[in-house]
Amino acid sequence: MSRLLQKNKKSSELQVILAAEDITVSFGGFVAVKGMNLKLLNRDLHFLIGPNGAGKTTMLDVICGKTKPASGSVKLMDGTELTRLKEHQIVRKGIGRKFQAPSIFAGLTVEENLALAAETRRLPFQAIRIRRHGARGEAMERVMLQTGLQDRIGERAGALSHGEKQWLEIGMLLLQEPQVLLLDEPAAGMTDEETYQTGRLLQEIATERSVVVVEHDMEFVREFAAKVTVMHEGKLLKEGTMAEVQADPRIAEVYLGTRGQANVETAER
Ligand SMILES: Nc1ncnc2c1ncn2[C@@H]1O[C@H](COP(=O)(O)OP(=O)(O)OP(=O)(O)O)[C@@H](O)[C@H]1O
Repeated sequence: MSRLLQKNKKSSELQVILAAEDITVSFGGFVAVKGMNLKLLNRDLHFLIGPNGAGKTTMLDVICGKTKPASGSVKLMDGTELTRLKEHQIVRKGIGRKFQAPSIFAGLTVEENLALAAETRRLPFQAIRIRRHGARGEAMERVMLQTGLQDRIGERAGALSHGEKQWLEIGMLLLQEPQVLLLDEPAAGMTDEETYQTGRLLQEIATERSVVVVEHDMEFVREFAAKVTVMHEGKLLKEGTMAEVQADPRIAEVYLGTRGQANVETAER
């Protein structure tokens, strides 16, 4: 590859695809987020950490339109202001959100769940073709492999393990082809093996999309984060690599008295 091509590839990898600026969120009189800025790059695995109540989930809620900020803007690079749109319009703009509890159809098979998710992005005649002929399409095949669910396609989703249910939901989101994928503690309650597989899955997804993860498990963050943003009391405290974040004495300080403290200290050893 020529040096120019390499340079171009690098700059496209670092492209900002969403910018949240000066976000303030108030619940009644309580200000949960105060002038927060967050830039998301494409092809990035970005973790949002901070003690309980720091405002992390609220920031994801603002980006996906679940919560409207009192002030501030969330812009896509095409200029679209997301704070003016409704949640379903934001989904169509390529923002996918996964909550902690998986929202899958327990009575349907893995394949049927994925087919339903795929239908929301397809033209009606393609959806009918899937139902009539069971034609899966490349995207579905790819998601089955990515999530490791290829041998479980005939299984009822309700019979899957906790980890597999989470992967299925991630797979369903992928079929909506989001530019940005927002996840809230995706590995919570998983075994060590499932946690590791989830990290690998997120890394793979982040080779094509922007992935933002709210996370408390510092071991998980340390192993998989490309970039970390630390929030504290509704504000940005620090942003950088995990090594840069860990080297900042303020981070251990804000975690005092939370389970994060022990984890940060462990990570520093
Ligand atoms: N709908 C709401 N009404 C009132 N207060 C809220 C609401 N949602 C969040 N809060 C408050 O806003 C603050 C930030 O909450 P948020 O859930 O964003 O924090 P967090 O950093 O995600 O915390 P955690 O790690 O515990 O999930 C908290 O004090 C929370 O109690």
